[in-house]
Amino acid sequence: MKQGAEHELAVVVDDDEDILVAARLVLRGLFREVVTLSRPEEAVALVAARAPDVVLLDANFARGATDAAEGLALLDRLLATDPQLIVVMITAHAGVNVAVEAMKRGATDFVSKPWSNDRLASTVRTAAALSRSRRSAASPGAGSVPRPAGETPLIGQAPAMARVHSLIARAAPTDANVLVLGENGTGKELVARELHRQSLRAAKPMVTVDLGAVASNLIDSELFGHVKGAFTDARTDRVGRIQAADGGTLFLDEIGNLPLALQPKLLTALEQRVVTPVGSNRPVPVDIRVIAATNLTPEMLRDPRQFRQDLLFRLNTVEIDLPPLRERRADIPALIDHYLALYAERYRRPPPGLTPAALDALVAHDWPGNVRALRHAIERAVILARDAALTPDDFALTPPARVIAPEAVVPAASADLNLDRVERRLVEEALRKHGYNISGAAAELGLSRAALYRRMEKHGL
Ligand SMILES: Nc1ncnc2c1ncn2[C@@H]1O[C@H](COP(=O)(O)OP(=O)(O)OP(=O)(O)O)[C@@H](O)[C@H]1O
Repeated sequence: MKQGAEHELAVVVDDDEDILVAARLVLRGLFREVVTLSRPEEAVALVAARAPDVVLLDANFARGATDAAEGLALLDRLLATDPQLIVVMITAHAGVNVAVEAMKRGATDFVSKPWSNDRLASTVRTAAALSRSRRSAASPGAGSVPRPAGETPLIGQAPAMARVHSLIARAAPTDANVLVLGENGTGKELVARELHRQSLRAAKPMVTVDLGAVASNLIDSELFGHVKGAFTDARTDRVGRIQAADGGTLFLDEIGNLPLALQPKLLTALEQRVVTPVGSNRPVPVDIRVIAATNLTPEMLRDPRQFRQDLLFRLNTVEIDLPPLRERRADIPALIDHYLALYAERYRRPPPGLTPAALDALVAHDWPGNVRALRHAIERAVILARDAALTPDDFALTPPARVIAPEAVVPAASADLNLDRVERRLVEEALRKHGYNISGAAAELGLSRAALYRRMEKHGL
C-alpha cells in the first residue's frame, strides 16, 4: 500500500494502452491503487465489487469511433450499478457535446485529450474529494454548505424545473462553466447561488459582477483590476473581481452587456487562467469557476455581431435554460405559499388566507416579469392585507402585455400630474412595452438598470 496517497482506488477504462499508461503515471500519486482496464465489460463487475473513488472513462471506445455511443452506454451501466459513483469522462479534443451529454447522464466532470497532467490531476482530485463526501453522507451534493438563513431556496417542481434542479446537482460539483439563460426575473441569480452552494468551492466566495449595472468604460478595471496610475482616477492599485473570486466562483450577470472589445480579453483570461490588471504587464494566476447569465435568447447569443462565439463556447459548457413562469404554472401555488409566509413574518402579521378566486387569478396570470413580479405582488398584498382572505383585487394584476405608443403615457393637461404616480406609470409602461426586459426598458427610460430596479422596488412593480 502506498504511503501518503490521498484516496483509495481509481479505475481507468480505455482501449488505448498509451492513455492507460499516461493516466496511471498521473494518478498513482493520488491513489493507493490504480487499476487500468482495456476491456469495458470488466468495468461493471469491478465497480460492483469494489466501489472505487473515481472512474476515468473514455467516451470513444471502439478505435476510430467518434460518436461516443459505447462510452455513454457504459456510463449508464456503471451509474446504474452504483448511483453514488464518480465518473470523469475522457473526451476527444473539442468533444464538448459529448462532455455535456455525459454530464447530463450523471458524469461528474470531464477531461479532454490531449490533457495537461496538472489539469487531469486537479480534476480527478476534486472528483475524489466529492466521492468521499458523497459516500460519507450518502447523499448527492454533500460537498455543499447549508443555505444561509433568509436566502431564498429555488422553488419549483414542475417538469421544466425538475430538469433545472437535476442539471444543477450534476454540474455544481464540477468545475464546468455554466451559462444560465432565461427572461428577467426567472431566477438566474438564484440558480448561480445554488450552483456555488452545492460546489466544492462553496466555502470560498462567489463574486458577482452585474455587467448591466457597471458603466461600460469601467468594466475593464472592474473585472481585471488596475495598477496605480493606469488612468487618471487610478490613485491606488485595485484588485479586479476576477482575482477576488480566486478559489471560488465568478458570477457574470448580464454577460450580454460585455462590450465586444473586452470579450477577447475575458476569453484569454479564462483560457490561460491569468488576469492582467489594466496598466500592468504582469499576469496574475487565478483559479476560478465561471457562471454567466443572460436574458438574451439563444438566437441573439449565437449572433457573432453580439457575442464572440469562441467566448460563448468557453462559457456554455453546461447550459441551463430557465423557463418563464407562464410555462410552469404548476409552480405558482408553492411560490405563493413561500412568499406569503416570508412576508407575513417580515411584516409581523398573521399569514393572510387566499380566496380560491385569487389563487385562480394568480395561476392564470401571464407574469411577464416572472417570479420577481409575483414576489412583489405578494409582498404588496401582504402589506395591504386586512383581516379577510386576499381576493384578486388585492394583487393589482395588470392585463397581459401590450405595446403602447409612448405618447399615450404622457398625461393630458387635465390628467393626474402627481410626479410619483406619473413615474410609476411610465416605468410600468416601459416594462410592459419591453416584455419586462430590464435592459430595454432602462434604455428607453434613459436610466441604468440599477436605477430602474430601484424604481421598480419603490413602486412595487
Ligand atoms: N424558483 C424560484 N423560487 C423562489 N424564488 C424565486 C425563484 N425564481 C426567482 N425567484 C425570486 O425572484 C426574484 C428574481 O430572481 P433572480 O434575481 O434570480 O432572477 P434573474 O433571472 O437573475 O433576474 P434578472 O435577469 O432580472 O437579473 C428574486 O427575488 C428571487 O428570489
